[in-house]
Amino acid sequence: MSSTSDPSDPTEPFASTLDVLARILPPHLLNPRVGIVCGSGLSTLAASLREVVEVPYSALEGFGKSTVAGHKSALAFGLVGEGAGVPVVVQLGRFHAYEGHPIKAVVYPIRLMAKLGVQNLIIASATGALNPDLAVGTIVTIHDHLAIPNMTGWLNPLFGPLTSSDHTRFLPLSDAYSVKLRRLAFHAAHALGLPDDALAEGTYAWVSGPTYETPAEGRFLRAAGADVVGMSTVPEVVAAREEGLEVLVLALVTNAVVIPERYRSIKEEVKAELEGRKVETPPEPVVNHEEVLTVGRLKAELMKSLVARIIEMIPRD
Ligand SMILES: O=P(O)(O)O[C@@H]1C[C@H](O)[C@@H](CO)O1
Ligand code: HPA
Repeated sequence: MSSTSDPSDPTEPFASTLDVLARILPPHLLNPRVGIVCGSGLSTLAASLREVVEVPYSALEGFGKSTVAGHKSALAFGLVGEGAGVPVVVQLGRFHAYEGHPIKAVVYPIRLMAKLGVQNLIIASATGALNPDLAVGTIVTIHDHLAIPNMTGWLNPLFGPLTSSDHTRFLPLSDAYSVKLRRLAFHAAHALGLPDDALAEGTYAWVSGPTYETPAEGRFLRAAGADVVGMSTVPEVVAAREEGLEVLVLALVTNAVVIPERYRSIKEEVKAELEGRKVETPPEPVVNHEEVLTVGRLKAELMKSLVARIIEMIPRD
């Protein structure tokens, strides 16, 4: 339905969305404890759910349409684990500001999850590696972020009037990434017998996209301390923290950001050509979304097992 929802607007359709869900879902799925956001190529994270009910975004007011390949326009509700299981809600396709969604619509599903009772949020994202030690396929547990658009006064989902008396005007983010959930991620990796280098730690740089980084931008972000770069995640983290959720971000490295040590010199090449010398110019790698989706698919099973194991390890109150 609407992709222009604005939670600061008193007519914001949370009540209507919750009402639709209450009519569709069986009671034991209506109050999920864990929320999951699926990044590019990672919507198979919902494949381990039992008793799944999928609700298309078109049935939910306040939801836009995911327009990016590898994202599905639906929420999935279901259970993780044996026995009674843990009720969870999965956002099978996320919204990005670069698709034209207003930033408040990007985070609408997160706020809805909080209203449904979600306490822990696991965000899975596709990212490019800036840190040369991070191989493609590594899963990086994020411990900090650089919100480049926010630093220049743009795209902060908290701009505007406070939407609840529970919210604070100046939200601290030094503790944005839950130590409890990051610890569980490493315990889960150990329990699954993953090799040490399967799971790493690092800082996520958020850029608006949809252009991939130039070499100079990649170099800049790396020099600023970022390990991976992506076009999502941070607005969701910010809104989730405002809603009081514990947040874990699992950033899958789908490609290496191209940061050449030196630029190819066309001046030198032409000079050599004119002097009759032969020059070898190796092709320069260029990232594309297909590559991102392929790595997402290759690692989907691993991500799914890891997320399921983490959820099973979250203490129940
Ligand atoms: O949705 P995520 O953040 O996982 O997707 C990444 C960022 C862009 O949307 C896209 C670029 O390939 O993949
Ligand atoms: O290289 C990248 N840059 C930005 N976002 C991304 N998402 C996947 N790979 C990348």
